[in-house]
Amino acid sequence: MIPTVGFEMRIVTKGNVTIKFWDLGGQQKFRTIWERYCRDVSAIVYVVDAADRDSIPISQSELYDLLTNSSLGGIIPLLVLGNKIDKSESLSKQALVDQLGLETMTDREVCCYMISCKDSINIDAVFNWLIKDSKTAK
Ligand SMILES: Nc1nc2c(ncn2[C@@H]2O[C@H](COP(=O)(O)OP(=O)(O)OP(=O)(O)O)[C@@H](O)[C@H]2O)c(=O)[nH]1
Ligand SMILES: [Mg+2]
Repeated sequence: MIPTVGFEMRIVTKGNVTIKFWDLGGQQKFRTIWERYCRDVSAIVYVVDAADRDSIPISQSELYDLLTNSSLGGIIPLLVLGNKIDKSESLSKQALVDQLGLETMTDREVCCYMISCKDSINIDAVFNWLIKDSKTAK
């Protein structure tokens, strides 16, 4: 897999629901565009490498900086995905929730799942979360 350069748009259809994803590059040089692509979305999905323990503090501060933009205040739900749980060194869900300070985010709906893209663990739960409000989504 190669790093996402800037962003990529993908449309995924599951059942009778079609989801438009803006996949944003995570490298530092692309973080300034996150805010622009998160405005007016139905949900923000924030994927962290749960096996890279040293990167969690920076993931926490970048998430905090993103969500404190006034354009993203309050309403947009947040789904945090702790990826790479196939790796033995990955954090527990509670440790990830604690280190990202998710329980202190009370102004919006926040959910966290631990997943493995490699082993397809919990991917259905992610889709079910994304489509749960689709009857009322914009
Ligand atoms: N073990 C394991 N490796 C994974 C998993 N998901 C992705 N990877 C690997 O992690 C590396 C990074 O994957 P990318 O998809 O490029 O990561 P990204 O977060 O999109 O990176 P940016 O596009 O730079 O934001 C690749 O080598 C993937 O094969 C997983 O669930 N388990
Ligand atoms: Mg990418």
